[in-house]
Amino acid sequence: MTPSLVLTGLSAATMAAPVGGYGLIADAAIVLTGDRIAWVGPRADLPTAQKGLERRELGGRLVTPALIDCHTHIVHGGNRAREFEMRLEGASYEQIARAGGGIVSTVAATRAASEADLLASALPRVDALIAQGVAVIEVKSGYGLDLDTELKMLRVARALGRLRPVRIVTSFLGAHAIPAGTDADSYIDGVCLPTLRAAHAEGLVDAVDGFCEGIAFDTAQIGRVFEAARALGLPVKLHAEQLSHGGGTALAARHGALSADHVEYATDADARALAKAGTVAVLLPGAFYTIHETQAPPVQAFRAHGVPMAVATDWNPGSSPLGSILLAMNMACTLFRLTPAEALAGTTRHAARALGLADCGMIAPGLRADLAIWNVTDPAELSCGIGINPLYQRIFGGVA
Ligand SMILES: O=C(O)CC[C@@H]1NC(=O)NC1=O
Ligand SMILES: [Fe+3]
Repeated sequence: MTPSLVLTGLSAATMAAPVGGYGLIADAAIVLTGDRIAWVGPRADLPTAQKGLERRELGGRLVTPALIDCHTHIVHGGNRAREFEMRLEGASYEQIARAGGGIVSTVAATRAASEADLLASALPRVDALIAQGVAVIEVKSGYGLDLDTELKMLRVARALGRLRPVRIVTSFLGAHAIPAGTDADSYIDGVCLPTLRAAHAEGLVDAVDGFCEGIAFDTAQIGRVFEAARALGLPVKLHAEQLSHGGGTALAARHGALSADHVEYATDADARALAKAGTVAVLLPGAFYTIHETQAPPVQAFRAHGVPMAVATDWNPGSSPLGSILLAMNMACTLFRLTPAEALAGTTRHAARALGLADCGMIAPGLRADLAIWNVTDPAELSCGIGINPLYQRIFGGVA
């Protein structure tokens, strides 16, 4: 008989609410059976059959779904602290990129690192997110830009999920930057697509991503990557409209992408297209903040057209060295004017949707027993704090 556990003395932000709400149940109880949620509701309504099971009294604490960081680059070599200084000396993100800095400088460090080095440097990043109540982390490739290193990155990503109590979802991001010595079209056709096929054959790819931007790839080139993903039966997502409007968001919608990410320069028409396609807008306030961007994503248009908004760290060594999902929530509220309820939906229900996961992101019967128990009573405290981590305990797959 699978062991069961009854949690009582809590308020539950189930996130199984209509748009904009917490789905809050005051004085609630939650029944876990194995790695699944069996029941959630007011403690007074707890089914009598559950009353004899092991109970855990939580002293009135808030319980949410465990958090999901749906956009990270946490596998990488080296650091970009020098660029941080350059930016403070006035160089723009694009100027740094065109001067050989940016993504391609991390590519050199990642190519030089061994698989063991990359694993050793990524594990503390996973541990930091787990300590904030995270149960699912999306990890992208994209700092190899050659077959061996892209495969190395994705193997490390898979190893993270074997070595820690966390679910890792991988995205192939071979179309992240144009390596030195080639052009975009030759790279896409000669390296990126063959590498995608090799990575997929090895079971390393859960989704396919790209960087559609003036300093990276255009819609035609990304379109070829998306067609190859479709041929392999893989979902797609896209870094789109981060620094300018280039048509990436509309392209993502046309391909039924899981998500369009950054989207600072998306338009009302793009928001309509995302809504029609059911594509999630992933907001990445850490990059907006780090590169001193001034154009915020069209949050009001996303609301008006019913586009689900997710929030993630974009944890990477350059544009968003942000290791806190909770601070990302705070930034999404403070910089993009999301409500705290939208920010929490952005790291639970909508983040799950951005990864194509249907078994998590809410507290509801049948979903995974991945929960976060907080030393707070009001869900808004999770977004209000700046650099504060009020996690009391994380339950992963029914195990504390
Ligand atoms: O700066 C980096 O290393 C990655 C930045 C990250 N990748 C991308 O396409 N946009 C970003 O912000
Ligand atoms: Fe990114």
